[in-house]
Amino acid sequence: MAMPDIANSAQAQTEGTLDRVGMSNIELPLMVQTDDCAPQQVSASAELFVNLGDAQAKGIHMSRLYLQLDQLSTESELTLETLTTLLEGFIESHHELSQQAFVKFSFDYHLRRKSLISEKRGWKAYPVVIIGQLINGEFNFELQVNVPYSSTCPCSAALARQLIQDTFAQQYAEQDNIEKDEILAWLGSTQGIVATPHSQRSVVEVKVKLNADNNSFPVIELIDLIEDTLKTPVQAAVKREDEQEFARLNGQNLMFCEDAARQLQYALHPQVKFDDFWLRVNHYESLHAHDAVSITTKGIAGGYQP
Ligand SMILES: Nc1nc2c(ncn2[C@@H]2O[C@H](COP(=O)(O)OP(=O)(O)OP(=O)(O)O)[C@@H](O)[C@H]2O)c(=O)[nH]1
Repeated sequence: MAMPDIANSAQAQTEGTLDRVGMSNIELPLMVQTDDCAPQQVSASAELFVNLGDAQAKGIHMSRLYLQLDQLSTESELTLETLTTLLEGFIESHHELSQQAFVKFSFDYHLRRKSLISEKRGWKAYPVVIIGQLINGEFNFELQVNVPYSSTCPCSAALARQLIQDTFAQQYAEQDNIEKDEILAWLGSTQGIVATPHSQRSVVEVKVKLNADNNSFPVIELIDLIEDTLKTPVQAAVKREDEQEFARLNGQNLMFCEDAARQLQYALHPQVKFDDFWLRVNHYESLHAHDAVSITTKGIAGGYQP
């Protein structure tokens, strides 16, 4: 006996078109190929949608979307090319119902990162989101990465320096001529750093719109650009020489959340591969129980700009 096929045969009780219909929270292993690197296996979460453009149709065909994703996961790898094919497949398999397709993959991308000085290496996991859309024949690809780093407060550094100066002045109030060796020893004592500026783990969330100049997802390229700009990315494998270099880099790159956002804005603007960008800098303050946040975009009309 033929099975009932509600999606095909039934009519909608209440008619109307819908912007997005599909599935969310699909957990799956995926080989992802980015930059010019070998594919890497990730544990991804996917969202798949098409629009329902037929006001009378009961529903879309969920299984057709799911099975095309499953084929990508088991027989292929995620690249710009296969994502393009997937989006085309969603429209083809819903040709009488849909003109728009949307796919979102979220996963952690693991990278081996080199220590600052010691040449050791360790893993870092970067949250990545890849979004593909096909809207009335036009493709749109977006890449998001979250990059953690350390930020040291410039105001706190200046206040700490003043306390160090005050302590030095009090210590040597009675002495006009101080020996260089004595100053050097004082600088190396706990009094020489009587106050320390606060610093905090911080995370920048960056979204970029990819244009046709990209022939792969520039995940590592974008992460490197962000880390090279901020100069204080969090470290994986750390020996003492690495920790000392990290302390130096923090001291030489003091930043408010505004400084971090402006530096990244400056670095992202000339990147011709990105038609638009949006970024949100989060400084998870150690001075406050709340966060310091700054947000900016490339400023494209009709783009990410609020
Ligand atoms: N459209 C829709 N389907 C749902 C929903 N929840 C579960 N499903 C199920 O998704 C299953 C797959 O739907 P289809 O893709 O139409 O399956 P099918 O008719 O076997 O596949 P085709 O022959 O390719 O149309 C059905 O059993 C639906 O009941 C929902 O909210 N909307």
